[in-house]
Amino acid sequence: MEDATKLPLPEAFLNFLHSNGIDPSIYTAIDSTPRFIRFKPGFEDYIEEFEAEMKCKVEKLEWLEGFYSLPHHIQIAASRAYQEGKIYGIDASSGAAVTALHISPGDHVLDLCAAPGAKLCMILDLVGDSGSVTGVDVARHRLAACRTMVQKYAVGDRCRLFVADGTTFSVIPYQKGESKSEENVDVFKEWTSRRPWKERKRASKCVTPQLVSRDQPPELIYYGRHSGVVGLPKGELFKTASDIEIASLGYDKVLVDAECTHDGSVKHIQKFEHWGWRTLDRRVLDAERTDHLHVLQLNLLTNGFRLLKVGGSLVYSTCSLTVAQNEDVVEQFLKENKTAELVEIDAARNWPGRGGRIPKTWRFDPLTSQTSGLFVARFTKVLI
Ligand SMILES: C[S@@+](CC[C@H](N)C(=O)[O-])C[C@H]1O[C@@H](n2cnc3c(N)ncnc32)[C@H](O)[C@@H]1O
Repeated sequence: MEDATKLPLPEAFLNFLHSNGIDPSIYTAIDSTPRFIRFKPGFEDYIEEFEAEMKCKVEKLEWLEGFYSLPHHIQIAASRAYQEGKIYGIDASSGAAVTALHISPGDHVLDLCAAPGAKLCMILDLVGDSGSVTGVDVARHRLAACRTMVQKYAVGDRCRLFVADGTTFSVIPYQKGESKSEENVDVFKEWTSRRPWKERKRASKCVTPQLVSRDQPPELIYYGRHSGVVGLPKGELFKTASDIEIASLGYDKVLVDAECTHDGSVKHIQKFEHWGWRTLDRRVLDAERTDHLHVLQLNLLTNGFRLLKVGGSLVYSTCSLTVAQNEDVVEQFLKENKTAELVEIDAARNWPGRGGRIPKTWRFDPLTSQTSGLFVARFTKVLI
């Protein structure tokens, strides 16, 4: 381990790393960790143009389809391909977590912690011209940014976005053929970017970012033309189902990319140099928050799993490197959910990184994988 005192990190954070057995030297690896981009399918011909414009060489990742690495100092926002929505910046570890879902065209996918939305955009690309994607986030302002992203990349045709608490969210995927509406029934019309009066009024009053509470009903803030919402009677959107019905009517794939301390995201931690290390104390290290986080992570995973159909796949990921937010959550979840089975991530055979403390789980980190830090576990639901 590198001498921690040589690193520009505050003592409280070093103590946090130490008590969680995390090597502080990952935070000095930032200069050698590349940046990653994903070309939207069909736009890979623009690579040469991108290289010429940014005066850099991009390298295709052999272990992750559609992904390229480039030197860390390149600011992709300045490129035409980015401005025209042909590429997005997404870490390769995040792309791997999405790949672990094994999405097939036609799947109904739930992304329970969706904002700001890089993984959601990739999921939308993968479902193709059938199926649907439902994105949920508790933070209205963050999900609004996600809506902007979905529109920028023109991938939202099959997407629904709900501001809701993921620990209680219960809306099932739309079922084909259910939207037969009777005359005089109020149905959803095509989505328009003109925000409803109620939303504008709320936004004008809102000074601090808004989070919804567990008991608030979900609020639909975006839906695409083929998301199953257009033409649906308004009362039917929030239809829920019993656990028995969910076995067949639930989602095919669920991603729970849970809220965490973000300590594995070196770029995120480095931002505190500008924001002030005291903010890091409040946002990351506060012990009470960390305790609360474990409960939140377990509840998100449990509810995401409840909404999964039998035989479906759920991926749990966090960008924390602590065992408490990853393996401990997985162990507790498996103890409490007899229909949950941890399964091997086949693609991980080719991934850089290493297995987690529990067999079949995977860990990315800047030192061993040359990516941002991410923990990934995959489950399926079985009949017992
Ligand atoms: C790690 S970020 C997700 C990143 C996202 N998947 C992506 O790829 O861009 C975690 C998200 O969880 C959201 N979140 C926190 N508590 C939540 C809850 N109870 N229900 C739903 N979302 C929640 C946060 O607002 C945050 O946007």
